[in-house]
Amino acid sequence: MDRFSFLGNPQDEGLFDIYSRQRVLTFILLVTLMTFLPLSIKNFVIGETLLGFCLLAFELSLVIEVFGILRLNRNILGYRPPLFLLAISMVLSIHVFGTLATYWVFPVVTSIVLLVPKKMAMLANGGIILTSAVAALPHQEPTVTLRFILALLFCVSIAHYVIETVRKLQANLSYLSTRDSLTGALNRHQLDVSLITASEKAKMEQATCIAAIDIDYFKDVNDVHGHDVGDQVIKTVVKLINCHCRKADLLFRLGGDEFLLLFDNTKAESALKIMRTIGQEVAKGIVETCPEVDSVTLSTGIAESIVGEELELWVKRADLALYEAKHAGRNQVKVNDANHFYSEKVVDLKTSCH
Ligand SMILES: Nc1nc2c(ncn2[C@@H]2O[C@H](COP(=O)(O)OP(=O)(O)OP(=O)(O)O)[C@@H](O)[C@H]2O)c(=O)[nH]1
Repeated sequence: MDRFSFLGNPQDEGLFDIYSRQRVLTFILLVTLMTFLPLSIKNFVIGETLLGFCLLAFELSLVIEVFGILRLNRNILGYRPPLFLLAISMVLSIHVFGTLATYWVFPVVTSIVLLVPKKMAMLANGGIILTSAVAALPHQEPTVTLRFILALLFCVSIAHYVIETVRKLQANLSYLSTRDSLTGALNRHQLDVSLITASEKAKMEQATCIAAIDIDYFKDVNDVHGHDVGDQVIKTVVKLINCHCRKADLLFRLGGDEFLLLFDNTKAESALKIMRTIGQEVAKGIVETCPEVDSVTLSTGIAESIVGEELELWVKRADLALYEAKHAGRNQVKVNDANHFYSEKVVDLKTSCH
């Protein structure tokens, strides 16, 4: 089960990031305990044992779930058991206390919209509204129940609309803050976190590669054909790199005509083949998108991770391999393996392209 499902998934519909999620969960837990614990004790005291028990079970399930997320980094029960127990408690409470207890339904349905994934929130709220109305019917005029339902529907619709708008806004902001505006590649700020994750994986002997990529003589493209054509070349290069990578491979634009491709679980030999193909495709692809440009080639330096190696050194090895590729005449891919600091694995793309 997804550990973030309680407060939405940060990848798609999350309303809270990993840091605020912790605070929000703790806050929810405290408020719930402060509100429902006295209520459940009161119900035991006045003899409403079943209601007291349901409320207590709800609180307990919430404590277990929040503890699992915050301390153990995983779901123990999931959000469904607390949600179910809360819904049962609401309906039971209306059944016992009548109209007075219906006031609780408003904050509960609103909180559900905020905290639970969209589809589940709609389903749960639909069920709560319907069963609460049925439970309230014997205690009040049917017209009052109708007003109760309408007010709840109004409340839930507004909450859903606002949350959806905030989610979309948040997704846009998150995209803008992580991506390069020209190409859509990840920006430099995202690199550190991704490299640390890759380096952690490398420690577990899941070797992977990084490729430092640079467009050859890009300044000349700008000088001869203008900045707009230069932009078009950069966009085409990114598009072609993305076309030949898997979803899990991450492409970063470090600035200007420099890129870093972080492969997922890929050995140097495979990375070399992929980069060679990309080099060939770029040479062909640019002719189609920017016919005025004679030719565009890439120089690439690849370094495979080594268990125990410092992150900085890994990146530096890729940079050095790129430097070597440039100095060996550009339009080629160099692999830097640790045994031979400057590998001889050079593929000259000039011969394969023409
Ligand atoms: N069109 C365009 N040009 C850019 C952008 N960012 C940086 N540049 C230009 O990219 C060029 C990079 O040139 P250099 O770093 O000298 O590299 P180069 O000409 O490719 O030379 P080598 O890498 O040695 O082959 C500079 O002229 C920058 O002005 C951009 O977003 N769009």
